[in-house]
Amino acid sequence: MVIAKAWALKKHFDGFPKTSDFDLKKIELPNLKDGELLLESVFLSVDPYMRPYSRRDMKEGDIMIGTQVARVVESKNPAFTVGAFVVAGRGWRTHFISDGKDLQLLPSNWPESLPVSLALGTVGMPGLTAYFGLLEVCKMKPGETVLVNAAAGAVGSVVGQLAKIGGCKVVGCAGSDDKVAYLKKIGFDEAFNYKTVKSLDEALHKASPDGYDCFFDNVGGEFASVAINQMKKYGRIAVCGAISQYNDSVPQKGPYVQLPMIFKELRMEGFLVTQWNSRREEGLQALLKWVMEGKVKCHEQVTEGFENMPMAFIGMLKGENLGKAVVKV
Ligand SMILES: NC(=O)C1=CN([C@@H]2O[C@H](COP(=O)(O)OP(=O)(O)OC[C@H]3O[C@@H](n4cnc5c(N)ncnc54)[C@H](OP(=O)(O)O)[C@@H]3O)[C@@H](O)[C@H]2O)C=CC1
Ligand SMILES: CCCCCCCCC/C=C/C=O
Repeated sequence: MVIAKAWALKKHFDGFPKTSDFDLKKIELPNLKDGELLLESVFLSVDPYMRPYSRRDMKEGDIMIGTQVARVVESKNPAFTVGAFVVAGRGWRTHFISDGKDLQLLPSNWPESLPVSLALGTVGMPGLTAYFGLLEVCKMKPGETVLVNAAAGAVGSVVGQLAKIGGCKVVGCAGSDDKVAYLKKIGFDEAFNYKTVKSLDEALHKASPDGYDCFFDNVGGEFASVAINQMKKYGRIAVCGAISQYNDSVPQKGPYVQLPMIFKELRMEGFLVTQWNSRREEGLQALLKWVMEGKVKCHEQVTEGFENMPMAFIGMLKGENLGKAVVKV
């Protein structure tokens, strides 16, 4: 008999999540029926969306939402062999049973040398967010200037590298000097620490005196309010995330976007990566190819131990991660 461990939401987050908001549960799993398989999580993802989605989709006592790379440990389903790796969306659990319908096998050409954890990051949902957000929302073109914030994170680091591949100039902002050094190492043309610059407005202007054609916004709030004034005429803003607002108990107030939107004739579009679920394979194959060619570099912030999931999640929200934050079970 297998006893799974799982993290539940004990108490809805009030402001910044605390470790006391989580509860570690033990769940006894039944024997497999025909068509079912038993899986163990090998890597679990901690993502910003878990913060706003917990309020929208969960009640207290529910297992935390999320995705994992899991290994098949027992199979009564001929489509899945023991040892195969899949991506699943079964929340913060060590083990689970599936009928296979909710599982995505890793691409069949996944190289043995490539860590499977990347299926939660650069060659997974965050990478796809960068890919479709840049191509379909920003509609970047060679020679343009792209601005991205939370640039050293899972999505932002891929945004910058794809924009370079696409022939753009890239400016990235991140919250520590180490992150800024990393951005320069992976090819960003300009990068600065938004926490230590005297004036964000001046820093953005210095990095690109002519302004920005594309702004891939992961942060929202005050940063976005300042950056919008540095857009070029007909610029495009991809509203990907608003992490600076996820922990607010009281909604932030303006400045408001209408005047620069009108006078610069901007386009601003919010999106969810799930919009392109039907093109997932296209995106994964493109990302996998660039990673294998060394054109897209990957960094992961790996926290060891399932018991440390809440800490890893809270740490990511505080900006402690460089690259994709994952937990190794
Ligand atoms: N629309 C969609 O479909 C998707 C949207 N997203 C969004 O993309 C964004 C990035 O996600 P992801 O790459 O997974 O996460 P990251 O790996 O970038 O981790 C989050 C980062 O956000 C930064 N951050 C935290 N708080 C603030 C703040 N108050 N102001 C500025 N930056 C802050 C921190 O970096 P720093 O040190 O630089 O502050 C932190 O490391 C999030 O907003 C997320 O919700 C992600 C996936 C899909
Ligand atoms: C339980 C798995 C849910 C996966 C959802 C992935 C969609 C992410 C969209 C992100 C939005 C903002 O961060």
